[in-house]
Amino acid sequence: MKLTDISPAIALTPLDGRYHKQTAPLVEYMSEPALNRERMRVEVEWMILLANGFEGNGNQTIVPGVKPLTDDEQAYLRSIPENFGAEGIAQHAAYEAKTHHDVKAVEYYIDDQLEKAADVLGHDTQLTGLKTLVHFACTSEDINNLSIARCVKNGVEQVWLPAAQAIVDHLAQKADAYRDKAMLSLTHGQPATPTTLGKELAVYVYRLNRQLNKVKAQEYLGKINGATGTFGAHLAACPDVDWVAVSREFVTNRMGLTWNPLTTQIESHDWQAELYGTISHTNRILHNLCVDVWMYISRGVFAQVPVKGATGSSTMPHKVNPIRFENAEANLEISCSLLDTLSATLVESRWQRDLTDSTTQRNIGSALGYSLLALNNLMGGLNSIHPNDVVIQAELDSNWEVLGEPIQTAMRACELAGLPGMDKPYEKVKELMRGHEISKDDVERFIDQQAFDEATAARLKALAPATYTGVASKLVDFDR
Ligand SMILES: O=C(O)C[C@H](Nc1ncnc2c1ncn2[C@@H]1O[C@H](COP(=O)(O)O)[C@@H](O)[C@H]1O)C(=O)O
Repeated sequence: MKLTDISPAIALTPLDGRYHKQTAPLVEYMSEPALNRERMRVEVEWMILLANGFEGNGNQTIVPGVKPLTDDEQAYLRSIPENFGAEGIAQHAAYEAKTHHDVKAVEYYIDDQLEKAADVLGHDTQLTGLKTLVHFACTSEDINNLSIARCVKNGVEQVWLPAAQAIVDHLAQKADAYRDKAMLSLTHGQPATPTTLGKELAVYVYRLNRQLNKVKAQEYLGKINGATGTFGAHLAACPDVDWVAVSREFVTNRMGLTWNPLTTQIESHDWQAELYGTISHTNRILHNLCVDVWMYISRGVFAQVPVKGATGSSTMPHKVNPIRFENAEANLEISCSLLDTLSATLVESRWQRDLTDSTTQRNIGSALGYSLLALNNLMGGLNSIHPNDVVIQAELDSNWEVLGEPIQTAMRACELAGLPGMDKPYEKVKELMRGHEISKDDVERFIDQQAFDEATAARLKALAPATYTGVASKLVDFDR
């Protein structure tokens, strides 16, 4: 049997196949039908504005000859995108097969619905004769840029951001819970000044929050100004209208976007580069987290809760593999590469327009989808780990040499305060600590051999790797 003969169609990409359940929430905003539905919303809102005006023009009809639309007529127009389902998708596709122009196909689809308006609203409705108002003075990009901005805004705000925020909230909870849990640090992979597990997670919370705040404050720009951004056709048709004001009203108040007054045919997509840059940066921070946690698991600092009935390795029965983190790592990389390509390429267009952005923008959903998939897996992974106190304590107990730093620093302070016999602190401690295995007794003996005052000696002797964590636990409070 040929796989291509199977219905419903088998997906080529994992986002719509194996991982469909996890990425499905984005379909509502980022799929092709979602874009066409949004295009219809833009087209009908434009008709309503042109027919009924707005506060700024005294609610006067903008295009002479068109009567204000009744509430029922407006509701009918708004029902067109809301009723766009499987049948509508097929109808639109049939028009596109003829026109080879996706936005023109949307226009014809709306025309069809206007023809049916009399069945619902009676023969008095002017909608059946309003086909020429559909897409009035618009170029396709007027409709596309507004639709895409609204799709992306919704996809980010309704789906991606909540998933990313859930990770940050989860990490913040863990940071709080483990704020006092001392842990050996490794710099360059070598034992170093201890920290706390909570503080290390709080570093991620802080980093991620900075990026998410940027995403939350992101501007989504839109334009509606005609074929080359001059309102040429608008003025030729209706010379007495303040089209700049109409355009600003539409983008700002009807579309809920930031008005871009100055464009070529296309909205310049700079906001998209900014947004994808921030999401890509967020992905990279999450990637860093995945790798860190993976290595903590490998070291034994985090233990994983085995899933009942699940297989770790097909051949080594003892294993619980950190596969959620590995999956997240890989999908973050794919998401970054797509986002980086989008950011880099969308900001360029030849003269007043080329169409390279069109097919490129069809991949925004995939770029966010891979990130969403990663967030999902990361959450699964984070939910399945807990600190392994035995390993954490054993690491601290077997690395007393990390106390070399506080002892030599205290010696410097004593020397600066005028205490005799405190010279060459770094060298003396290095002599004792470097390359040797150091025990608690070695450290105590060394402290006794120095001319510390009583209070300093007692303070240093009270230190252990597990208590040499500075104010790490308090620093966790800075993560929010
Ligand atoms: O308002 C216009 O259409 C003006 C026209 N520019 C265009 N602006 C927006 N869309 C256009 C344009 N041209 C084509 N198309 C249609 O875009 C679709 C491209 O398909 P794909 O490459 O799959 O993304 C595909 O459906 C194309 O038919 C111009 O001449 O400046």
